[in-house]
Amino acid sequence: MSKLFETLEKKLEKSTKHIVFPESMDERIVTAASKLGASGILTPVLIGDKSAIKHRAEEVGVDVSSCKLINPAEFPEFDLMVDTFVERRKGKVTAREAREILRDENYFGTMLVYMNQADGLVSGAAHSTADTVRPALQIIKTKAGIKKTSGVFIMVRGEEKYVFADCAINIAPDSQDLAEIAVESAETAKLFEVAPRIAMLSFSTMGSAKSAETEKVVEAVSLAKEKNAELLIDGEFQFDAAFVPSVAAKKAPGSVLAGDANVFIFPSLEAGNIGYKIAQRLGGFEAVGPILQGLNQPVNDLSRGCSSKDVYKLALITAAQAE
Ligand SMILES: CC(C)(COP(=O)(O)OP(=O)(O)OC[C@H]1O[C@@H](n2cnc3c(N)ncnc32)[C@H](O)[C@@H]1OP(=O)(O)O)[C@@H](O)C(=O)NCCC(=O)NCCS
Ligand SMILES: CC(=O)OP(=O)(O)O
Repeated sequence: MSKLFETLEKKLEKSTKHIVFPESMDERIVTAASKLGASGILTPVLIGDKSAIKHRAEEVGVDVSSCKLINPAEFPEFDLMVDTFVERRKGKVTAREAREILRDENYFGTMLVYMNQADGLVSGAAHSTADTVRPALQIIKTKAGIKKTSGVFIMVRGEEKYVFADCAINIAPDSQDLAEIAVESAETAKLFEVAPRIAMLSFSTMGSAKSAETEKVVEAVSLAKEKNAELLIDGEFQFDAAFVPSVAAKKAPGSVLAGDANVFIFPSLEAGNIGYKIAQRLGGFEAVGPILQGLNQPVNDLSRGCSSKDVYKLALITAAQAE
């Protein structure tokens, strides 16, 4: 395990966070939950029929006795949960619809967090991102002053750490969205002890091409600076100009951070999602996330291609966000 996650484990040693895992039948989830529970770093809350969860754990060969198990069908506060959900959705669902919706484990788990019966949630090993995050967007919602949540990956290889965003949520961000993603990603980077040097990525460097797509990124740089004058941010950059000093010297001489960026903001979800998977699968980086930023309480997604180690690490991050 890299130093980053050892540090997080240490930080959480005295914490008592409860993290919900709605996908209790998934081998990677029960394996990670068993390890987390046994370590005492946090209490995993597994959702589903209790004997089915224990049976699944036996099949996988792990012990879930240190996890909390909650069966929605026997949940004593289900009526209160229905009323709370109807109130939160403000006229968008009836009580009858709410009862149906809350049978979904992601909605149920997200409501446990909203009702402060847990501190955060990790899901998405067996669900698409849309099905994982929609309950959070509808129930947890974004913090005051934040328009949109976005999904960050912390990319780790040995002691190298980079932040990539948005790789998960906003399909076609406009310049305002990109500026907000940059500002939020700088804050998220600090959670991982990365002093943010933000590159706004494009297929063009400092005007080498001109199009609506490149103009969007240039405008996002100005808007981000307006939001936070302290930010170390520049662009538009191609990835090589943002990352490789010799290329930066040719393409972006005089830029404050070209060739030395560590937070990379992609111009679209296509670029971000494809980019992180290439770094992960060809570049040998661990990709932990997507970590959702800007929400009122921590809810994080997994890739369906995740390993149990990824689940373990994302749970540590979720608990740290809840601190
Ligand atoms: C995130 C996503 C599921 C939202 O889509 P959706 O559910 O159709 O969104 P809607 O426009 O119907 O909005 C649903 C609710 O979420 C909110 N919402 C939507 N996008 C949001 C965002 N980025 N941030 C915060 N809230 C958001 C809406 O305001 C709405 O809230 P309300 O019901 O209280 O009014 C969609 O943008 C998506 O599929 N993104 C790509 C996910 C993906 O596949 N990523 C690649 C793999 S990681
Ligand atoms: C983050 C991501 O790409 O998720 P998935 O691989 O499940 O689509």
